Amino acid sequence: MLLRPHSLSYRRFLLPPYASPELLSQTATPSLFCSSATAVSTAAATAIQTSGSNISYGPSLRKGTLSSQTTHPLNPPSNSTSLRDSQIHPEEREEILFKEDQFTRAYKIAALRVPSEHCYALESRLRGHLLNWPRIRNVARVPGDEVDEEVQNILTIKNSVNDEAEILKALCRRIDGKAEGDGEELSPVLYRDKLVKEFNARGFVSFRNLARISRPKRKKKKMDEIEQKGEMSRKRRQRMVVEVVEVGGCEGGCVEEGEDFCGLLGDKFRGRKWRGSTRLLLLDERYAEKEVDELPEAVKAVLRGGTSEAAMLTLELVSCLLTLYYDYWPMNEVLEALLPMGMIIPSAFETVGHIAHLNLSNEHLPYKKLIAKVVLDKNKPKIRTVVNKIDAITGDYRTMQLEVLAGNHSLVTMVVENGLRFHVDLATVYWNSRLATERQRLVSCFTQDDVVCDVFSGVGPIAIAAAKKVKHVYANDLNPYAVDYLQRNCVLNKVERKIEVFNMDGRRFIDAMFSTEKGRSITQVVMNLPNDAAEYLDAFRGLFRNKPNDKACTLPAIHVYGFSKAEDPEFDFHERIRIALLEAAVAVDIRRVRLVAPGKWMLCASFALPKSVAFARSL
Ligand SMILES: C[S@@+](CC[C@H](N)C(=O)[O-])C[C@H]1O[C@@H](n2cnc3c(N)ncnc32)[C@H](O)[C@@H]1O
Repeated sequence: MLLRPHSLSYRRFLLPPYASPELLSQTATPSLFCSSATAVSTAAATAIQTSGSNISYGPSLRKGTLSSQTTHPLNPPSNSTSLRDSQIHPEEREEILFKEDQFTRAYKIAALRVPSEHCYALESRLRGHLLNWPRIRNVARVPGDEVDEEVQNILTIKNSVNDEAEILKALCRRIDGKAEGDGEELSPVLYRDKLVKEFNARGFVSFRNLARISRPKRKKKKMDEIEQKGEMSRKRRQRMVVEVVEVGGCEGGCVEEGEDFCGLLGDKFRGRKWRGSTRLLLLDERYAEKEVDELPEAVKAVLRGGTSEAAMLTLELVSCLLTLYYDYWPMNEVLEALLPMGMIIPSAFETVGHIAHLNLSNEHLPYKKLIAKVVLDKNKPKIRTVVNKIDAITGDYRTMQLEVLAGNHSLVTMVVENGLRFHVDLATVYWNSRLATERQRLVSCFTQDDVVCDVFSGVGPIAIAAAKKVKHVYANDLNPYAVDYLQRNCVLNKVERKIEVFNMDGRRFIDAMFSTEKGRSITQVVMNLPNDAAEYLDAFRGLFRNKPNDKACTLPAIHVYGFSKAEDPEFDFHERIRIALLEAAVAVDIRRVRLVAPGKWMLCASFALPKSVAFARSL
């Protein structure tokens, strides 16, 4: 797990809802976290300005404004109940995390409204003057910025007073359901039919009456509930929204009485001019709330020099509100805002299928659920469960003690490794995705004539990968659950005919394999149980003593894994191998696989089983 300290000073006041009483008593500032039960929204100010004078460039949780519904992490509402004061049951406190609304920020920015057909050309022309915030496109769309071509034709005939009357007439005919040209009124059914044919989905929505005709009637209350829920989930899912707040110096745009058709046709018909389809080019944050003459020459030049009549009509400077929601902020920024100052931010985790596997340190444990929720939220839908390792890998089966912190509680998942699929249950079997490259390297040494014996096979990542390449595989594991998954995985990867599966102790398995004729054919032995595999090597001593020691007899290559904390790990591991084999002269090729902990190496030793060991008379 990659860890890095964070530096935002405002976090000194933040505490998680379930912080220990000692921790709570050390702070004089109420927690930013409010339970759904205890949170009291501020009825007071509609917005809390939080921007500082020397705030860095780019989006930040320390900048922007909050809506009245939102509680800022820095400024919890004065009337909200502090968790320290409240009588919350410890179990309930565990469930209290944080409100996603706390991460909603609104920023005032300026934008150029430009004709949609010119927006990409203008975007590259204004490259150095655009917003350029991460994960935000410089070209934004707002509701009603698209116009049906046919409607546009009616509306952009000319811009004179007489033509305006024509435009109005044409529009009225359309809205009242009269056919073009003949002036005959259509029946409601024909009228609806006509509109459906003529308007695409976007245009269709603009005609509210038609939308009402099309929508089946529902009970109002139920509809409201659904709409509310829909709105909530939409808000939760959306990362950002751009709204135009001011056009030409007036909020919502200057529209003279009698000329506002937006009630009928939506925002696209506003004011005296018909704009046609438009897009917003979001300008650099420094240009927010600036007048046209305060803008740099490049932007002014664009505003002055529209490329066509339509462009001249459309180009304008508008004030916008850019709202960023919880979903916008990356995992590390959310955690930085939530965890106490100075705490290292857990910024990476291991994944096994749909499971994110954290390895939290002691200082993170009071915040484990909070961290897990953020990890889950920020990595959906790939990650559906977040677990934390609560103990070192122990026991014969090398399984991990895991605690589910967030998401669904299933630890059964499917992993894809080097193009192969493996079903794994992390609660009952061993799996380590970090060994994928090593397994691939090992299997790449095998040839199609090889017969492989995997003594500690687990759910089969080596055995199954080998089976795709070699002549035959014998795979064994002591753990009956692992053997069960191994068999399933053989079928899943269509190698069940090439693998024979065994469920016994490794030493017995080696003995059973080599005491029969099968042993003659085995060319490769894999022993991946780094904690003790070297000590199992004694099983090879004297294994061939009852067989003829002729030249035709080929002895297998052995690949054994081990850990070493020694200063010279290769020498240390070689020593262990020699002791187990009771043989001093063993030519071993040792390579370091990976550093599993500070100063602790995982190694792989490969060597041909010495004849002196295989045919030894003394055990
Ligand atoms: C480190 S895991 C390796 C599994 C597999 N090779 C892999 O890469 O995922 C070691 C495996 O050896 C099994 N094991 C432990 N002791 C054993 C024994 N005495 N005999 C056979 N298998 C054993 C465990 O159940 C575990 O699945």
